Amino acid sequence: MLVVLEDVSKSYRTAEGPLTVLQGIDLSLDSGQSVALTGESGSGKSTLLHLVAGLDHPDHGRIIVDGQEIGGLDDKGRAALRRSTVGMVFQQFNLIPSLTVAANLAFHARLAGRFDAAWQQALTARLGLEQLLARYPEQLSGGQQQRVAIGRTLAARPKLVLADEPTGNLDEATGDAVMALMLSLVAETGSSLLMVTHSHRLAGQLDRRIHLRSGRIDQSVERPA
Ligand SMILES: Nc1ncnc2c1ncn2[C@@H]1O[C@H](COP(=O)(O)OP(=O)(O)OP(=O)(O)O)[C@@H](O)[C@H]1O
Repeated sequence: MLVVLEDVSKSYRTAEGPLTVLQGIDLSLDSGQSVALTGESGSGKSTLLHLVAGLDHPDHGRIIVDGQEIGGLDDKGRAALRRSTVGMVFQQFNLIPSLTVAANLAFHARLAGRFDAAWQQALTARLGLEQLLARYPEQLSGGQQQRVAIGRTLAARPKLVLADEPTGNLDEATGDAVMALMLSLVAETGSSLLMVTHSHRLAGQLDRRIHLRSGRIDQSVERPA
């Protein structure tokens, strides 16, 4: 198993008192498997993704990513695990404004020590970015920026891709095209994918769909073979 969550709970301190967001979550993700995380607004989807990324700590339970228990790692260890194993794609594209498209695409792969010119070139072509390599992020449309963000993540060949509403900022036609590309590239890379989405249609394209309700897994459905 690439990712295992055992009895994970998380609450936040708020002005109105503690708010329990996740309760007793058990979840596992195989290598190469894709899982959609659905649930209404506030059901804890982004919180769960942040915990798996090691960007926040659970109050209770264990999270194991690629054989390493995140709770046993210090900040440096979690950053190293993210760099080596995890790629993230968010609704806000989070590109580096001062770098060209080409440099943005190479950024994570270089950080991870896995820059591969041939793979980057293949990704650039598949994502239709060849004519845009010398531009800066502000000179791109939203769909183009998201394609760069996806390319940047996959250039590093992460074992695990975490995606939070990756096409939520795009119109439906652009979002669908970008998502189709992302799913086929994730499959080619052999990465596992854990993706938050509000779209049942997108969720249906992944291997499994997990629905959160009131901080618990309410439904877990495998896609029919
Ligand atoms: N840092 C925080 N401090 C306090 N409360 C928080 C914090 N982060 C999130 N929450 C609360 O936790 C709950 C779950 O938030 P989360 O972002 O995980 O939900 P979500 O399912 O991703 O929602 P959405 O679909 O709207 O993005 C919400 O009620 C939110 O207000």
